[in-house]
Amino acid sequence: MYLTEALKAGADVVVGHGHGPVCHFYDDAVIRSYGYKVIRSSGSEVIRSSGSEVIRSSGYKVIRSNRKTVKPNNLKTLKSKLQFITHFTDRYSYLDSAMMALEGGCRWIQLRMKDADEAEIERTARQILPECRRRGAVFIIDDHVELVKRVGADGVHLGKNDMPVDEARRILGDEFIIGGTANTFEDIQRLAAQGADYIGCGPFRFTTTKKNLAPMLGIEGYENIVSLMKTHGINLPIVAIGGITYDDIPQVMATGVTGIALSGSVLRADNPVEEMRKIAIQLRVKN
Ligand SMILES: Cc1ncc(COP(=O)(O)OP(=O)(O)O)c(N)n1
Ligand SMILES: Cc1nc(C(=O)O)sc1CCOP(=O)(O)O
Ligand SMILES: [Mg+2]
Repeated sequence: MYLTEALKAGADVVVGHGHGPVCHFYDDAVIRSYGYKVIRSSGSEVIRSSGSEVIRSSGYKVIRSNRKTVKPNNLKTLKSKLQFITHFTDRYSYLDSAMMALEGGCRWIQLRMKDADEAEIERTARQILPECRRRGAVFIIDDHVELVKRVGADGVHLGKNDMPVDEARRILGDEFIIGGTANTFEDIQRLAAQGADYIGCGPFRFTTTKKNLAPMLGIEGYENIVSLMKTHGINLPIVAIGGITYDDIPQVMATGVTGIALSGSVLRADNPVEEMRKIAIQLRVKN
């Protein structure tokens, strides 16, 4: 945060040539995540956007871009391939489930507590949030937009019966992740137009974790959706969800989706931490 503030404050100061001071500490991707674009003056990578304004000149040029501001954590999320969704079972509490997922190397946790009241969700969120922060994991909450803001989580996941994504965006602004649920390509078009940051697309197969499931997509469903997205130039991260197990991952990922979200297959394993570790390794999740 400090360096980003320094970058903004010093935007008009010409620092001459040589190494960009900020880039000693942050990589370009992080600087971009704050709404700037980086042009290396001597390197091969040149990134420009129309309407961009050059605001700093050095070994690097950092230019203000037109894109929305995204927190570094969020940027990481949007590249992330693995989301764990909390679930209460006979053996584990919601908190336990999140802790085991973190222990197993997952770095994107969604707190989903369908039958709990908001006070209970808030209490649990406030327990999980510092554990996520400590491990550099992203923390989002299912359904509860205002709660996300109140506890300072990283974002929210919204389905068809929840607050519309564009309304949530007005409340949360650009700094929070907003994910939306899709079952069809038309859902994805709508969510893209409303400004979703990523799509949870499912169900892959039947699952008891969610009631009132939409029709199952299977491998073919994802192939069709990914293909239509390419044809229509929609470039949003797609997280496959619904009954996904370790063994499914290679073929699900081969459809071109960005990542997977899961819950039950980890919690049903004899050793959920080891199951998550196996999955994180398979997806090459970085810690
Ligand atoms: C990653 C992800 N994808 C889909 C969902 C489902 O959201 P929704 O349709 O709102 O259903 P509930 O989870 O609220 O029962 C999700 N939570 N996460
Ligand atoms: C929360 C959720 N949403 C789904 C959808 O299809 O929108 S499927 C699902 C459950 C995901 O958990 P599991 O890995 O145990 O099936
Ligand atoms: Mg919901």
